[in-house]
Amino acid sequence: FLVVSQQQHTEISYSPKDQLTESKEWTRLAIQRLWAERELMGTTPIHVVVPTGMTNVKIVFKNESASPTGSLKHRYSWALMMWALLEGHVKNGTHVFEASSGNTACSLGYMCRLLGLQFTAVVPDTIELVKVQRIEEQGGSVVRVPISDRLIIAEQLAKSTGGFFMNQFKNAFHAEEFHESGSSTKKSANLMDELLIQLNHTPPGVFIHPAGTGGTLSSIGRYAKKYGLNTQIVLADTQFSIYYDYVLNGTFSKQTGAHHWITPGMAGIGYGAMGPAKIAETTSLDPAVIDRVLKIPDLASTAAMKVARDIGINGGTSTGVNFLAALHIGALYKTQPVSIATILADSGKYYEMTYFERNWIAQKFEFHGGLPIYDCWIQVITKSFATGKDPLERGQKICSVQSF
Ligand SMILES: Cc1ncc(COP(=O)(O)O)c(C=O)c1O
Repeated sequence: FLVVSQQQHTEISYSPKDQLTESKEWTRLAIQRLWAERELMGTTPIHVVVPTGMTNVKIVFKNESASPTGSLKHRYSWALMMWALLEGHVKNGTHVFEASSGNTACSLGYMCRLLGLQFTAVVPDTIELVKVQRIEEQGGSVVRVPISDRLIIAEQLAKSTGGFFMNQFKNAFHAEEFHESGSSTKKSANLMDELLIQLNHTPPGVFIHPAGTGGTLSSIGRYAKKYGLNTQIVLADTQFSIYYDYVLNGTFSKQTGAHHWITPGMAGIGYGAMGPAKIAETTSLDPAVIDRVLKIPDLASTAAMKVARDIGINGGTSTGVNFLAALHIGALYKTQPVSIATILADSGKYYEMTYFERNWIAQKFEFHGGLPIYDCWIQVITKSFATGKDPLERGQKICSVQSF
């Protein structure tokens, strides 16, 4: 039986026996509580967009911003916590630590609170204030550090306090589900599994998403490969991230790409400042399940956030990348019908003061050419939506710093 109280950390109530039984009983009830949470999560909605100039193209956004903690990291944190309970890393009283750019911390803070566990997030010092507030609302503590130090400091803090470092970069690879639930009444937390049910089991022709840890895209790719779906898995990488080369050529798995990183990047996605990308160590992106890789300029993605919002898709950084990549892939299909699935990963409201704010864009993207280039991309993407022309091809020609 589960007792949910109004306290910030809800204790799990059980009858104490010997220490081992007591600990196992706590874990059993914690797992039960997570399954109750899975029920509550239900199914995030989908929004279908048919670009005016591409009537053969259906872009399906899975709206993860509608999840209880407002991002794709809700189901992801659920999976991480379930794994940590099953493996015995998290027990009654464990203080959980995580390195995050905000969304995972908020969702994991929620899961910790659900189980009555203490939670500390180690976040980049560039984090949006609103994301800090969301973590604190879940009862989590926040430690701000330079982005490249997140993993080391989270690990050190966990070690020195006897806590557990969840380490989404390393452990999403182990924790993310990629199975359907079969005849079980308990639903799989895999995003593709849920989406397929919504699409009446007709797999999309293409699935597009960027990678931060790579956990989400790998879970979708592994699912698609395992069940033989006819879905091309596309990684849409950010401009200065190493993932493109890592997937395509296996580079940067031994040497760092940190020197290629140019700020501000797209919050939460891409991989730059954290040294080499080693599978199941510093990243969970599995190149084996990716079919195609794209590079999307950061200022173009920022412009795409605005164009997407103007047509009713109010998403954050990765939604901008996804929208632009979807228009690019859509244009390649010319007149052939195609369904392109992607994710509205978090709400645009978290980026009001940053990626939607012209002064911020002018300042932070000065190196990239600032507002003239941003406005150029807005025009190109808007036109692409209306006419079906490839926005990447056109934008790369006319919206480069050299052309101004
Ligand atoms: C808004 C947003 N989109 C996409 C991602 C990337 O997801 P993943 O870490 O599963 O690769 C993140 C990661 O934090 C994110 O915050």
